[in-house]
Amino acid sequence: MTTRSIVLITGASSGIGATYAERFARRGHDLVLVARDKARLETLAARLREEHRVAIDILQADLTQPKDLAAVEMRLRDDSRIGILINNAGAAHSGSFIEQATDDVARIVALNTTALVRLANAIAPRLAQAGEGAIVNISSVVGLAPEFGMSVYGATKAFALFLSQGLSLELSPKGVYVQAVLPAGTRTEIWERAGIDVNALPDLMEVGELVDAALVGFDRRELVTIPPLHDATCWNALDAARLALVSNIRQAHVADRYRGAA
Ligand SMILES: NC(=O)C1=CN([C@@H]2O[C@H](COP(=O)(O)OP(=O)(O)OC[C@H]3O[C@@H](n4cnc5c(N)ncnc54)[C@H](OP(=O)(O)O)[C@@H]3O)[C@@H](O)[C@H]2O)C=CC1
Ligand SMILES: CC(=O)[C@H](N)C(=O)O
Repeated sequence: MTTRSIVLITGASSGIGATYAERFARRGHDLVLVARDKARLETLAARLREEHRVAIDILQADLTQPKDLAAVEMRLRDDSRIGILINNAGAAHSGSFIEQATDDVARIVALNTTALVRLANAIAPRLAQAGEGAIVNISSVVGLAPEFGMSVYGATKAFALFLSQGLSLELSPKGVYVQAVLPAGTRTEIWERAGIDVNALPDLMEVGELVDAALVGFDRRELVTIPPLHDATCWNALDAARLALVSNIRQAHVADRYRGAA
């Protein structure tokens, strides 16, 4: 199913999502493209149909709106031809936590986490039942490091990474592949949308280079793909340190350093 199944891509109207759409169309996959900007989706779809002779459906949806999100969930649940979900739609915002308005914080969390997990939850049972398929969650290196200074955005991206790791443990024995992709700064509209001057940022990766690398990881069935990480042993060391910490947790009693007078 995954070789030529339909690919549903969220946030497909620009940037990383639009590039995934182009790459999967080039591979001969039919597509379902999701975003708010219907005109942009239609323009992209027309070009990809013409260039690659694939069938493309458009779902206009604001994934922070429960009704729109439910429609995409229903499509993922009911359309057994969809075998790959690219959970890509996301947004960032500028400023420190105390400068960010509560509603803006909630909107970023709703889009980057709630929509992501609801869509994964909508498709996962069907893929597990079929014994094949893939869920790709677009995280970020910002999710590895609070030091980048984007606490809420980074937390949502840490969520995407953790969720992918957990789902991989649950779903890979059932034949479902789960991938977390962690880009670093990539030249897309996300910066401008977040009120950050892209021209002030040095050394951004071009979006085609990013997505092509993510697809190398996808084809290798890698769980965590970090295209801008040059020494892969750094990730392996981090993961090994995490597992060593977990093996040192003794649930029944506190550690000696917490024993003392109450
Ligand atoms: N560019 C970068 O440096 C990095 C990006 N990422 C992640 O990559 C993903 C894609 O971002 P990128 O391509 O860079 O940015 P873009 O801003 O170019 O793309 C974001 C996409 O998400 C869609 N989107 C935004 N808000 C909503 C919404 N409420 N409902 C539905 N769709 C929405 C946009 O479409 P529309 O406006 O039409 O709805 C657009 O298609 C994000 O998850 C981002 O966090 C991760 C690391 C680095
Ligand atoms: C806005 C950002 O910080 C960027 N998208 C990233 O995740 O690196």
